[in-house]
Amino acid sequence: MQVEELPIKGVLKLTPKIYKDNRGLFLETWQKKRYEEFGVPTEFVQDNLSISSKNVLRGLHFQKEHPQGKLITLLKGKIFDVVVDFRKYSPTFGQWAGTYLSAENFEQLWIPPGLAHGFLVCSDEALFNYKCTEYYYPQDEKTILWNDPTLEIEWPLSASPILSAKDECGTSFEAEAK
Ligand SMILES: Cc1cn([C@H]2C[C@H](O)[C@@H](COP(=O)(O)OP(=O)(O)O[C@H]3O[C@H](C)C(=O)[C@H](O)[C@H]3O)O2)c(=O)[nH]c1=O
Repeated sequence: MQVEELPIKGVLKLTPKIYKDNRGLFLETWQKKRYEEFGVPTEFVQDNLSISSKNVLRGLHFQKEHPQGKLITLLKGKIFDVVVDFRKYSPTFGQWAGTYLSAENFEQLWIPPGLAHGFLVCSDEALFNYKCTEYYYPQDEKTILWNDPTLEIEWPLSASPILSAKDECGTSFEAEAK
């Protein structure tokens, strides 16, 4: 398995080992001991599945009082994934980082608790599973505007993004970072 840390502390891009033969392929998408050795905790309480079409942009979301760590695994297509560091004492507080994740090699991203998360779909469709370290608390969820002028996230847009009503009217980074 290949592992690289993104410029935001603790965010890991992982490429699992894929076993191919004349029948198809097999891979382990999570294994407690191995992932723990790379700094991915073992306590997951919820699995999510997200399917979106091209140009859909979801986020940036995070839970403030019940922060969720997320282990994303791309199962179909390609996304540009973005995280923003809201951890007050992190050396990368207030910074963003982005990376492409492709299902070609079932690429994964580990996002520690305390970061806002969003993604833009670059393929016709993207499908991914993600494991969460905390339950969903809708009343605790914050939405940061995807085009916040302070963050200046460089989304690889090829058209206007398709957004939910909630994501159309997110709050500013500065307002949420107080
Ligand atoms: C996240 C979530 C949503 N829902 C329900 C609530 C809504 O009725 C429906 C769609 O929710 P939402 O529009 O918030 O879904 P996304 O825009 O994909 O939100 C996610 O997108 C960003 C990128 C994330 O990283 C978070 O996991 C999450 O915030 O699913 C649930 O029942 N459980 C859940 O854990």
